[in-house]
Amino acid sequence: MLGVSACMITGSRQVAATASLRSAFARQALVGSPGTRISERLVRAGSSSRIRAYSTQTKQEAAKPVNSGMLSRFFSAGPSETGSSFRKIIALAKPEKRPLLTAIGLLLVSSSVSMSIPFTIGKLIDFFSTADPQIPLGLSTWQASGGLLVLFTVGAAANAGRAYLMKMAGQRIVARLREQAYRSALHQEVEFVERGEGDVLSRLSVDTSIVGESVTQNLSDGLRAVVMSSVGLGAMFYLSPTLTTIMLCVVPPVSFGAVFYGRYLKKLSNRTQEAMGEMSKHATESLSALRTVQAYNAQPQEQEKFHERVTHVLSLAKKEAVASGIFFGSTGWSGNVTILALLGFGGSLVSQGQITVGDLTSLLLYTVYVGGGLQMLTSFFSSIMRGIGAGSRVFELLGRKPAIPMDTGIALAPERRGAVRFEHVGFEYPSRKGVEILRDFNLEIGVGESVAIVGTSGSGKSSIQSLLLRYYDPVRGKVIFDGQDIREFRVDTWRNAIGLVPQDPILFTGTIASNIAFGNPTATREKIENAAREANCEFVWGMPKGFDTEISRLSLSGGQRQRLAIARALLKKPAILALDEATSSLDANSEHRVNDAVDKILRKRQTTCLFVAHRLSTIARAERIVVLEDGRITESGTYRQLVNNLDSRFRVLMAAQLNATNTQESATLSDSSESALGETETLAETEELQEMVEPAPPAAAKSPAAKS
Ligand SMILES: Nc1ncnc2c1ncn2[C@@H]1O[C@H](COP(=O)(O)OP(=O)(O)OP(=O)(O)O)[C@@H](O)[C@H]1O
Repeated sequence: MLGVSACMITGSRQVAATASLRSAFARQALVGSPGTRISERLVRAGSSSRIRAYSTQTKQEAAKPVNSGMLSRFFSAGPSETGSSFRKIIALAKPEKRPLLTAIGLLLVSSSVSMSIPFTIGKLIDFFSTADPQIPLGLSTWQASGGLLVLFTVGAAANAGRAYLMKMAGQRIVARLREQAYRSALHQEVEFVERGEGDVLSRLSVDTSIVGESVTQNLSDGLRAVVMSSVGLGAMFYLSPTLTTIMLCVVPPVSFGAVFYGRYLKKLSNRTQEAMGEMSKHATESLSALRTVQAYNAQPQEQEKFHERVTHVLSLAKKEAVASGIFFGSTGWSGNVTILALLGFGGSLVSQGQITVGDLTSLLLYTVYVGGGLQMLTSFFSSIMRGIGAGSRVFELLGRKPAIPMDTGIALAPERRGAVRFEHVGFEYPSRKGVEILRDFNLEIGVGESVAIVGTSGSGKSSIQSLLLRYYDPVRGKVIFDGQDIREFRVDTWRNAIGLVPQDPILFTGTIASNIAFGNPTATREKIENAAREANCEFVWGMPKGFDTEISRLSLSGGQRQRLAIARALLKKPAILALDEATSSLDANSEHRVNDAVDKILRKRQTTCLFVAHRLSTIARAERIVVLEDGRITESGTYRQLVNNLDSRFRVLMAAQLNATNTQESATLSDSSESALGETETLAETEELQEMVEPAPPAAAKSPAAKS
């Protein structure tokens, strides 16, 4: 019983300690500064765009919490898949055949040495308890001791070699597995990773470690256990078949217990991993939105939610601790009782002269070895089960076919140009089936033409860009490029044709140059600088380290980030430029520099441009404006045409924006000391908007496009 409670206490304490550490970590992180490295790293881990997108009110309803049902929909693993997980785990060890076989050889050597110890001790006892001791082979005591020392040293060296080879093979397997899992995650459709992200991360880190451990460390322990138990049993039969048979009576019940325990553990392990996934997903979400959490003093709330998840993990771990406590306690107890029985019965055999004291001692020692071996076998079995549980989660990710496969279709030539056409497109998000975002959406953009999509927030503007980039495929209709459905192209070659400037450009750890050359690692410095020049990134030249400045050392404004993103897009020499304008207002100078960069693209390049536009100054730059309402285009025309049509929806939209701008501007102008240029430009834009809203004769209207 002592064993049971000790094990349970140790297990629960460890679990509780881990849980409280986790909570403390989360608490610490939530009260820390929003600029801490943790949040940065988490944001860079790719979570930011989704989380930020959903933090706006209109998208809140879309961000339904990911529950296990949703995850199991993604991972539709059947029992047969889980069953084959064991074979896959073994297959993982195949490339490590050589080191593993060597390790097994070394294991046999070290085990043979250690298994000879009980026998030697027995013989020594008999030797010293005889009146005229004779060492076999006529060796002196020193020679015999020296021989044994050499033997033990060889055994120890073999053990060291085995431990090293097994550990390294395990680490290489984990490394391979992680790379494969990461590769698979990178190639999945964005929806899958974005909505199940925490879970993917835990599969990548925790599950892969468990699998690696189970194929090597445990495999090694398991093999050692097999050698210990079988050699020990053989030696015992040799010494006394009767006593050995008594000892064997406890094996069947212990083995049954081990099987049940292993199965229970496997189930539990799956549930624990799911719970850990939920936990890390929650932490990722709140830590990457730390600014919002702190602004609303929502730390206690977030802490409470995290506490619930940690408690769930804790309760599952407690179940595991109870099961292992009962199991290991009872096996320990039965082992001790067996030794007691052997001692009693064996003692009577010694007194009858049927076996020597030395043989009984060897037998008892072998019993301890065999008992230890069997216990090791049990933990080997349970960790293999845990490995299978974790393995099935990793293999599900590895084997998952992305909804938008990367490697099928024809390669699109980089120099190919053509019109882009959305033809009767209907679209709904996979997570919100039945909610139509686009319905019978039709739009054609000619080669080199620029089109700005305007519409209220949540009308589906960004979704159009998502379809263009094939983050999703339409539910109905098609998107056509140069007369061909874009689904016919290999996704990577198609995406190569598009330069994306997202709403909130993400910059990755590295230098400014590496960020501009993102996805284009072989680009020369000259090309990078040219792209930066075209995108008006003059601020880079002003930095002491220029293009070699580390992004982490900078605090870039929204406009500077967007210009870097434009440079990144231009470096690709794209056929299509998809620019999703920042919704947050840029200062007037930044806005001017961004628009100037856009102008250059429009003037110089034969690039088709699709803007998701919010600011009038950008909208007016486009050759054509389309108004998106109720999932389809309700108006289309040049800026002039739409402005001059007094009943146009465009005017209504812009008037609404004017109201918003006026409120914002009055706050900005009274609060801050803008630059002279900033004030002039902002006021000019406001005047222009006012002009539009107040009906004005066409001749009086002045075009900002003409201005630039
Ligand atoms: N990944 C997603 N899953 C489910 N629904 C989504 C997803 N992304 C966007 N939506 C929903 O689709 C609708 C259209 O969103 P979209 O981002 O395309 O609008 P938008 O016009 O670009 O908005 P904004 O101007 O605010 O950026 C919204 O109701 C939004 O909540």
